[in-house]
Amino acid sequence: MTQPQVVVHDTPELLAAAVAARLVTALVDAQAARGTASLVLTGGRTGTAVLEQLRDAPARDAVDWSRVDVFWGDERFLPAGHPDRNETQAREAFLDHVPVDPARVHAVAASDGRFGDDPDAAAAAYAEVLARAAGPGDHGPVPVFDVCLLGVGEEGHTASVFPDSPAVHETERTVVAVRNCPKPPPTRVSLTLPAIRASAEVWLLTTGAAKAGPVAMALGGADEVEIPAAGARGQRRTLWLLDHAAAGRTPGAAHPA
Ligand SMILES: O=C1O[C@H](COP(=O)(O)O)[C@@H](O)[C@H](O)[C@H]1O
Repeated sequence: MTQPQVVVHDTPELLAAAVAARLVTALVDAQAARGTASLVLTGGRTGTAVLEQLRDAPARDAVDWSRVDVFWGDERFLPAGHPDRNETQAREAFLDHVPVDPARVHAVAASDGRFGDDPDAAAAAYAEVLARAAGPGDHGPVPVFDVCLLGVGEEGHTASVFPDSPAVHETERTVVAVRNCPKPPPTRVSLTLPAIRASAEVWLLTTGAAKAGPVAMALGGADEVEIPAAGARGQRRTLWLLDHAAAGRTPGAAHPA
């Protein structure tokens, strides 16, 4: 597991543009090496801002989007097309604007979908999607995602793994249903920390002073039960991509003058 590296940008806008550029390079490199690439998307304001920047970046067409497998780190368990679903937001911000292969866009089932209003069944089905996507070289029940994008909540959650919740104690399953979330909506489906840690690269994106506390705690060595974002690590790289405000309570976090 890798130690976190921190990159700080002056503003949320710069951060989103820089992450979009970084993403293009990472996906182009993966496709050059293997022919395909895999990307885990995050919900939340910063993740969506990155997708909007990516949509508007001319370099986005350097990626062959028809050969990118798209997954989600978490989903709000709501009806299909609900504006608060992470899938809806990602489609509007980005996926509807590039030639992705629909068969490679792996969304979590909606609460009015195939499994009805049963988040456990939706979670189990998503775990099967991940298992089917994993190749022999992945050595486990989830693909080695090239890049896993994650947000960070004000109380330190990442994906929908909340502090001291059943999800943060999960060691076996790769995807779980999450209930009674402190942040609405209360019911979600989330990758677990072991699934996230199968990623080659984990990029935690967050902005704003309200995130400065959990960022400082995670980077200061907090336990993942208290601050789940602290437990999100990549096999090859763990990057914390912050704006100046979110880095404000982390000793030694450099930022451009
Ligand atoms: O609810 C969620 O929130 C987090 C963080 O969102 P932000 O708006 O504070 O950046 C996000 O990581 C997660 O995917 C999402 O479901």
